[in-house]
Amino acid sequence: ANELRWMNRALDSRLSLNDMVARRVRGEPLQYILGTPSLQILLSLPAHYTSGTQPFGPLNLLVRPPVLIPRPETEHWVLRLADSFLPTATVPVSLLDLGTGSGCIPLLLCHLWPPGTVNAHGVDISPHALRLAQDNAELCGIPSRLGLTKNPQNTFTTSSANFLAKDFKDAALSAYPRFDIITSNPPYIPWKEFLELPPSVIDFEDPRALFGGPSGLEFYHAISRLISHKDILNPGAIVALEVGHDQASAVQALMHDTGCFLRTEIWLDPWGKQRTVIARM
Ligand SMILES: C[S@@+](CC[C@H](N)C(=O)[O-])C[C@H]1O[C@@H](n2cnc3c(N)ncnc32)[C@H](O)[C@@H]1O
Repeated sequence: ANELRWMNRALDSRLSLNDMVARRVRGEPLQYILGTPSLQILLSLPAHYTSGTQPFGPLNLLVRPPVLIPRPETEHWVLRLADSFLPTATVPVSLLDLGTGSGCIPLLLCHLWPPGTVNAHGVDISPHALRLAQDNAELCGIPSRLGLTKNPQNTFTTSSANFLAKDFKDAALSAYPRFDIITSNPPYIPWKEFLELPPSVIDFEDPRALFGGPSGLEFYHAISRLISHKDILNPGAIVALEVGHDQASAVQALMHDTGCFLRTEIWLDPWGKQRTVIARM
């Protein structure tokens, strides 16, 4: 009986291997294909990890369609942010990540900074993203729940990452407490660049994770409204925003015009492109 079961598995895997090659040829990202349930059974992985994975700093995060696969450009600036800002046990930080997707940004910061020094909230409009972010928090051993914690600091002895279903362009964000750090890799592709996207992106990743309106800047306008009208930053706060290859000056000007920051700077990605706008109070 065991041998029969093994042969069935081998046959299944051959069929699914053909299927997987066909999917890759159609452009599906490898990370999504490697999450195929039959392959996961073959590799004897726990059932609820029917996901591929993507390295992000020292973490290996789960990825599932249609949630955006974390990119190396994002990993690069989050590692730099982790190095340039160190919370301490006496000064823990509250962090808000807008458009959190897989949860990669808050989870990497919770992992890298000392235990108990971060209370993070990740916001996303996509239920698929929120479920994945919670699974990733569990995988990384970071306490997590859905919803906003009333007292964002000192709730846990370890850092925590909570995830919220919200439209961050919505005015209801005024219900938030104040934050020390706001991070975001928002949708920033302008509509006109639709045709330039490879099939692996446009056919498989959530369009809501990609497009930022006609100019690509819609979400940065929403973030600057949030910052200037809703009073959600603590004194000394930092805002870190990933931007498209030609958007850094426009986003820097938007942050400057909020009147909230003493200085702004632009960080380059590993390929020398202006990739992140940093604004400091
Ligand atoms: C470019 S992805 C970034 C995901 C993740 N932070 C990363 O770096 O891999 C943008 C995310 O914003 C979310 N999003 C889009 N519109 C939103 C909205 N109005 N409110 C909240 N989240 C939104 C998408 O679902 C997507 O997960």
